[in-house]
Amino acid sequence: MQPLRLCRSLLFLPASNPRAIEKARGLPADLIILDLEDAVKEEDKESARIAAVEAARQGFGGKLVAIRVNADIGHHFGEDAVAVRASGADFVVLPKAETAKKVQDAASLSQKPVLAMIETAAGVLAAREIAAHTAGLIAGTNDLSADLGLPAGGGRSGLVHALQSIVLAARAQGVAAFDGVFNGLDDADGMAAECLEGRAYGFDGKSVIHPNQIDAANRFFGPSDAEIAAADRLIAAATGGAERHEGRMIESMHVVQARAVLAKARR
Ligand SMILES: CC(C)(COP(=O)(O)OP(=O)(O)OC[C@H]1O[C@@H](n2cnc3c(N)ncnc32)[C@H](O)[C@@H]1OP(=O)(O)O)[C@@H](O)C(=O)NCCC(=O)NCCSC(=O)C[C@H](O)C(=O)O
Ligand SMILES: [Mg+2]
Repeated sequence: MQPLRLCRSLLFLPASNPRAIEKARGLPADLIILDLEDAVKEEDKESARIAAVEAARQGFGGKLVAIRVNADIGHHFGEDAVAVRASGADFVVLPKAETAKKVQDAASLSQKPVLAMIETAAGVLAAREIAAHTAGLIAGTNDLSADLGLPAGGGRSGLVHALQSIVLAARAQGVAAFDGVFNGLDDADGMAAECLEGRAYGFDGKSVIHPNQIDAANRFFGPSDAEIAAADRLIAAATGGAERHEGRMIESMHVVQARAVLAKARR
């Protein structure tokens, strides 16, 4: 399985915040995303770019690292993407992706695999073509809610079609799919519910914005002990073709699913 598909938690932090960068080095997130876009004030854009490159050069204790560039062509995007090339980042994150061409530009300027954020209606409709040029897709649920005109605080029912389209597009191209952020900073129950929902939609992991959200993402997107034990039993029992196992029919695709559970558990 592609290593990126084993990531459960993607921690965003503003590259303009040295304290958060330092803190992230000791946090159990699977992928660190140093943000140059919406989390960074306009006057801090250039110093944040320098800080992101340096932070990625120093690394995060072996964790995967990405830098999210600004989206606007000709205004930060080019300089950000070229800076990522010289950094030690594993990926470049392209926000507000709407065309395969923009993804190719990000890849060519940064010389890094792209994680494209789908966060507009146009992005959702082009997700399949976009995914073909990426290592994975990330749902940008705040921007998407705004772009779709959804009422603030109205839950995610208006996003369901878009979220499932993102997972479908990623799977059709064989790349990773990550759910968006949960904005409630002190709402553990809400975070847990959204993790369960995202997992049920088929996402590989979830974007998080605060240290206190990482454990929930890791727990809900990592297989439970019961799932691991069930996968072990299924693989041991399967002999090929349709057969009865623990009161259910299983076939070869269930063995593939069980192996994926064990691969994620090993990670
Ligand atoms: C949201 C925050 C601004 C909240 O900040 P604050 O209230 O100051 O946090 P705390 O005091 O509770 O922080 C406690 C300690 O944890 C550290 N911290 C906080 N957040 C992070 C983080 N993301 N990574 C690493 N460390 C973090 C603090 O430094 C404190 O440490 P200590 O000093 O030791 O006590 C803040 O959490 C934050 O900035 N979060 C990230 C925001 C961000 O990156 N946003 C951009 C990506 S999300 C997005 O854009 C969505 C998408 O595009 C869409 O459209 O949906
Ligand atoms: Mg966004």
